Amino acid sequence: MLALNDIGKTYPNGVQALEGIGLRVEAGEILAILGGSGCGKSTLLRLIAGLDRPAPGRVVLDGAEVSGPHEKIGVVFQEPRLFPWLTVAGNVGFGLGRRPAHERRALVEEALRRVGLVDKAGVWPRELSGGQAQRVAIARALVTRPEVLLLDEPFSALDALHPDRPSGPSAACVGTDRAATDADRGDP
Ligand SMILES: Nc1ncnc2c1ncn2[C@@H]1O[C@H](COP(=O)(O)OP(=O)(O)OP(=O)(O)O)[C@@H](O)[C@H]1O
Repeated sequence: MLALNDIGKTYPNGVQALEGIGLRVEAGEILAILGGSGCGKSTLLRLIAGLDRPAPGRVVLDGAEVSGPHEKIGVVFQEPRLFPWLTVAGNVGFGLGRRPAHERRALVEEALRRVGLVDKAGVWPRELSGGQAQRVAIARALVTRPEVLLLDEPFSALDALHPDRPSGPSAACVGTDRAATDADRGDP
């Protein structure tokens, strides 16, 4: 479903963030990418999301090259990055494109219900807590019912289930509903 072939990325300042990365993710698969700070996890997710272009290499989704932001790909970053000039509902509905108003409203409400924030639809991002803002960002990524969901440590602003959990390498995930294989767990 998703394929990366010999991906590389060198930033204009000369930092080579990625070299020779290849991976395949099948429908229903979850892939977790682990690695130390600065090893290139966020860079890789930005390339998969079409927010930046690899060189060399290609990101291919369902047989077509990803060359820009894509409705089939939802992304949640470490920071919520909400648009301050749009309400919560406006932020969640931003990526829905040209759809009838009633359809937009229903999709936005469903996405907000999934993150428990239907009652915040009309408020501004500045009125939200950090965790609420991050849940809005998650709703925004889910609202288009993407085929690929990219999560760049998006739960760091939410309450930890285990506050005494030891800190480990940071993680990023791709996919939908199946456990990663051992081969998927190597550092990028
Ligand atoms: N816009 C940029 N311009 C130049 N260099 C960058 C840019 N973004 C990232 N880098 C560099 O690319 C490398 C990979 O960064 P990246 O953010 O992908 O790492 P990461 O694995 O996500 O790190 P962390 O776990 O700390 O978030 C780092 O050396 C970083 O300094």
